[in-house]
Amino acid sequence: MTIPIKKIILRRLMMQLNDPFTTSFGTMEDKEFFIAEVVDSEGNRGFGESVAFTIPWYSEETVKTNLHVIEDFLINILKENKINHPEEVHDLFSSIRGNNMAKSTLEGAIWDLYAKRQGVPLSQLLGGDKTEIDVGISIGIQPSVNDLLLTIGHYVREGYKRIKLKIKPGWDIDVLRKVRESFPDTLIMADANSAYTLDDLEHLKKLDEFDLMMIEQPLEHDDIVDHAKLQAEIHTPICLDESIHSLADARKAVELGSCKIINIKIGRVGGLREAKRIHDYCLEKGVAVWCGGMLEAGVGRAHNVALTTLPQFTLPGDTAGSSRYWKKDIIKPEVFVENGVIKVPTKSGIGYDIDDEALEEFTVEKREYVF
Ligand SMILES: O=C(O)CCC(=O)c1ccccc1C(=O)O
Ligand SMILES: [Mg+2]
Repeated sequence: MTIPIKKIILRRLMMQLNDPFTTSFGTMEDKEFFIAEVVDSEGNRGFGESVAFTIPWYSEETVKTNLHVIEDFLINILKENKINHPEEVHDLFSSIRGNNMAKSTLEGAIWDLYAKRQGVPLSQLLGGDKTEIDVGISIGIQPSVNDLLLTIGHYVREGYKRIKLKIKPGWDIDVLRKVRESFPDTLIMADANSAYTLDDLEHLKKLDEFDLMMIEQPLEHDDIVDHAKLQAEIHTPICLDESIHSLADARKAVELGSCKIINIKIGRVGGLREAKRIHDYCLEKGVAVWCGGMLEAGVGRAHNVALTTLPQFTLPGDTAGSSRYWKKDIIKPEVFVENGVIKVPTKSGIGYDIDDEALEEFTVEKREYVF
């Protein structure tokens, strides 16, 4: 049966992060992003969140390019086509190149809407069966090593299952050495967000000293070839993030030996259908995956929780609790982490209710598209 879409509401939100988040690129203090709401003829509401940032440092997309692509192309495609199942949306959008985060925003809302219409949790609709998921936390670059050690200690005591540290040239080997001395048994990994090149090979070999679970995206954001050369020279497993936009990218990286682990982000790969296809491929090939994060608010976080219930998500992801990012989230209840574990919600769709008051409070712009 066709999903009877009546209206799409696109809200631009602005939310302040509790703590600034610093990567090899720079510092984020607040977050501007879109929430899409797809409403059907019976008044069911499906929600999707865009993970694009204001500045194109992580990928080419931005909040502004999202609006252009959603409003000028993707909404028209939805208006002109009948959709029976959310799995069809990815192919419908394939006439538009790239812009995966924009596509994922609408696709995610349609998945949520469809799951609600069926009365099933999104996790179940995707084929996941975990009732709890293990999560880690990603810690930004800190003002000093002492601050970092205190921050790690705090989250280790809260029970997060693994600690991810952001690194960059000048904040790497010496920092990791001190972290290892203080936390000899903690599961630790590092994320460079493309801060190095193969010219740093001898330097990167020193990472092997620290028994890291993995090094995430050490080289260029669009590279898979140099990563294969690097992986051949280091023992620490490489995990690719920025470089993987599709199942085809994942296959090429695995075949080339560019990585041993893949970070799957729903927005980066253009939605849940492609995320699931990458997952299924990695399951078949025995490549471990985990769910990455983009400092999401509650809607995006809920989608991440649902995806992580699939079986090959064997490593703790970056889906920390809402309170790590926000004073108040836009969902009720917020995503709650206890001893590094999130209980997967059992209600239909994304499984969390929208806090309409909070959604309204953080909305700075609202547009409606009537079908
Ligand atoms: O806590 C999170 O949501 C993940 C934090 C994180 O590492 C990150 C945050 C923003 C952009 C890119 C990344 C990344 O995984 O590279
Ligand atoms: Mg990363």
